[in-house]
Amino acid sequence: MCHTAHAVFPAHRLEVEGLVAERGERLLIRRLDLTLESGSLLQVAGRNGAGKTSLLRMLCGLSRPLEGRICWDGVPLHQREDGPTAHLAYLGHANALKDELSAEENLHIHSALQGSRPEQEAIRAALGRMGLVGHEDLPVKCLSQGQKRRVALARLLLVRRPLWVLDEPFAALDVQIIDVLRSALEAHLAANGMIVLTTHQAVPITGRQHTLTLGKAP
Ligand SMILES: Nc1ncnc2c1ncn2[C@@H]1O[C@H](COP(=O)(O)OP(=O)(O)OP(=O)(O)O)[C@@H](O)[C@H]1O
Repeated sequence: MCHTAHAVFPAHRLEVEGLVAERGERLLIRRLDLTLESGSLLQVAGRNGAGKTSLLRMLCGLSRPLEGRICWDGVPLHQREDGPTAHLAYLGHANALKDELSAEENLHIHSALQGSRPEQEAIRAALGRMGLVGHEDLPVKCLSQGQKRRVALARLLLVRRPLWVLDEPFAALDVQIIDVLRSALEAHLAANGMIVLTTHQAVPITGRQHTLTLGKAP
């Protein structure tokens, strides 16, 4: 991890109040209320099509609920002075990498877009942590699916944000990197960070955890 053990986030709060969501005229979420505190992980579970990705996109301010609101530290996302996403790092289904650029160049650009300017050494360390030593300079299009996912995950280690929102972060990873990711998640929780993630497999992570299952019969 690039974060030092003593660099702890201040207390924050993520709140969802009376959220109703529909996609393509189908009611996906009837009414959702939840609060997540610092140092906690929320696992969003549910069958395919239950609305997990849709909820994550709303938590990131990328789409809006039909009704209800999502607040960070008591302020609705779209009313926040620093913008709806300044407090979070989002890893979607897609890796959002530029294929023609190298892993290192991708991380430079992504960090710059997030207002951070890590040293080359820090970028190489993050790629090394993800098992990509020797792959730093290759165009991303030459990497395997799992290696691309690792580059995307390395972004989490470089941009210091209290909330991580991760869609299927364990997909396409081999056992060794699942372990690395698991310890990165644990370190983030230990640093008083907050995590919301979807996963179809149970992942044993030490720390405060809650599960929300979408699409259950009413
Ligand atoms: N842009 C869209 N327009 C219409 N319907 C959509 C759109 N995006 C998603 N949906 C529908 O919304 C529902 C929920 O999709 P979502 O991707 O949130 O599910 P999910 O729980 O993440 O599924 P999975 O486990 O398969 O990733 C699905 O029925 C999907 O077809």
